Amino acid sequence: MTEHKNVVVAVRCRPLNAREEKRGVQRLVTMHGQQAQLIQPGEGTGKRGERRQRTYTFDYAYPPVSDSGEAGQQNVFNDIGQAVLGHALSGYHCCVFAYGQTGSGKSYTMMGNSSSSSDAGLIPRISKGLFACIEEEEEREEGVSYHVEVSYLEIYNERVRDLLNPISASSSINSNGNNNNMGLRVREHPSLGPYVEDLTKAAVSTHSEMLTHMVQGNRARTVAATQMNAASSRSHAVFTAIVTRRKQTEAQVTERVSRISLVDLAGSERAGATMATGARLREGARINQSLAALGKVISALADQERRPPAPSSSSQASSVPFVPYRDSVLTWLLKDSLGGNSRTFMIATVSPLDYGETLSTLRYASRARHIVNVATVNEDATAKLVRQLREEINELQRQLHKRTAPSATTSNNANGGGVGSGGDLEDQLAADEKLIAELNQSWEEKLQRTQALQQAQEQALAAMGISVDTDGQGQGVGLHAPRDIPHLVNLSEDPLMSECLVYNLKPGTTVVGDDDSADIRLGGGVAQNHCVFEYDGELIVRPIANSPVMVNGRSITGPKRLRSGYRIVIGAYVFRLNHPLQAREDLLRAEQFGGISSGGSTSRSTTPSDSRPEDWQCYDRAQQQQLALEECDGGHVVRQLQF
Ligand SMILES: Nc1ncnc2c1ncn2[C@@H]1O[C@H](COP(=O)(O)OP(=O)(O)OP(=O)(O)O)[C@@H](O)[C@H]1O
Repeated sequence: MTEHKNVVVAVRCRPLNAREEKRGVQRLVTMHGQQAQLIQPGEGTGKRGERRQRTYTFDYAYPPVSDSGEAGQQNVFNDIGQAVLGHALSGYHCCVFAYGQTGSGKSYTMMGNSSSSSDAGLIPRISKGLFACIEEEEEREEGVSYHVEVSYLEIYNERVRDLLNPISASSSINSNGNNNNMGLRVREHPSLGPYVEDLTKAAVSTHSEMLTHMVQGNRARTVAATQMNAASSRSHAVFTAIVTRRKQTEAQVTERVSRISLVDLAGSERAGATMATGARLREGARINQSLAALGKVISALADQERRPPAPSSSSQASSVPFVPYRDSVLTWLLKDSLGGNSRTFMIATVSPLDYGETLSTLRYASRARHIVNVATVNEDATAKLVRQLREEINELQRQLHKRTAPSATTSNNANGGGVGSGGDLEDQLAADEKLIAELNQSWEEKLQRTQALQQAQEQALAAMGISVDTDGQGQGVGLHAPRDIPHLVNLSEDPLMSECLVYNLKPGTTVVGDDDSADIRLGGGVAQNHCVFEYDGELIVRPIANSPVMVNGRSITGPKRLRSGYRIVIGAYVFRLNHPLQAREDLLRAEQFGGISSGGSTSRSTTPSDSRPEDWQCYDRAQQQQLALEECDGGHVVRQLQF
């Protein structure tokens, strides 16, 4: 079955944040039905003095839902997530990509707010819906069974990183914070299309397992970005679920394979606006290169659809505009999703304040609505592919054999034509053999490999000083801080990256540096041996060779005693110290002394002073409880994701 369908485009505006509300700024975007209206700020008035307004029509337009994130997220799932599930379970490839400037809500739409289950985004909701549908169909229909595999990759500076594989995702970052990894190779197969060679595909059997991989992938992304002192918004992230449905009857076995690709693109802002220089500028140029390539692909495809049909088949070929998929890794990998075999959805996220960026996003999105995809149900594609690969492998082996045979070598070199070089043939043969080996792997083998990879990832993170504790219940996933050991929690402006890494400070000494021998390895701006934490009842931090370290906003030059809640800046990294034992003692003391003043500042962001008990006077009793609970909760969870 084949269907011609336009890309479905939704636009979503984020609400004003608390800071913007306080400033009393004017919203420039309003939504009515399927329309988004953008008001030109300042003196942008028309002939009759009215404010200039531009209107764009989309398939869906989501206004900001400031008082209830849940309603907004549910609406997006009802319209887009449910459609994706329906198509994927019918055997169509699907793709959703979020496009918009940094901070406009792409990650919020795709992942959700990790600290709150009610704010879960499209990926967790699609995962939950997928396994609910699978369970229901397996129970209802005899002979039907499903297998789901997931992959998660990141495209950063035109290189592909495997977020489910510890070697390529994190441990290959060298001591200068540069990523040694040349990235995974993007190849193309005539039937398979563009694909990433050696990309990990993890076998998952439940919603919770699928989420674990999403969270682990996000963590790998954060580790890599933290090590390079970058922001996750500078890379494109592609989370893919491959859904295989088998139906076994007495007569035959049929198989349908569909792919659900969920793409969180890098921030789309123009380079000039960010005032970047040096490496950041080059990085920005690469991001712009891929987003510009995406823009060109969208424009070429949209033009193609708007063109009147060619009168004859001979002139048709010349009138088809060239689509520059190969201009970037991103467009090359999304080739199927843009104008190819996929049901595709674009969510354009906009900020209510930024006229220029919002205008450019709305224009981009309206162009995308003209793209027509030709989606086909992918029935028995695996069997066909295996047959094709076998034939290819036989042919390649035959050609290689001809090349290596003494008589043939001379004749091939002499005429030089027809066949690729020996190296090319071997390379192609190796790629085909990898593909066929993967296709022939049993489900049990895939499950075993997934387990081994997960363990390797945890070991790699542990080697970098990062806590990889899990709740052991298989219930929800998240980062868990140890109950008794003091630890550093990373803080970042980027909500996706903040408070999701935990570095333990063990009894004795913990050295922080950018050298492999350091207990905690950090990247940019950190010296080889930067500072040392000494924990022997008391916890102190000591800079090494005058390396810059700040505690609660003050530079230190010698040893400094630390207390729970202190902010510590090491090079370009900001951490909060959690010291569960100390926090518990403080809580007990607070309870013993009972009537602690509730006067004074109630701000949670008050910098703790050197003497914690006095500092505690700043908080009322409920806030003290809350603080202490966050630091040494019975479940000792720093942050937990439960969807
Ligand atoms: N629709 C929304 N409702 C409520 N809060 C939102 C919404 N959209 C975004 N936010 C909030 O706005 C902030 C920025 O959103 P988010 O991090 O998703 O932006 P982004 O476009 O992914 O940025 P980046 O390119 O840096 O990854 C977050 O704190 C998020 O929780």
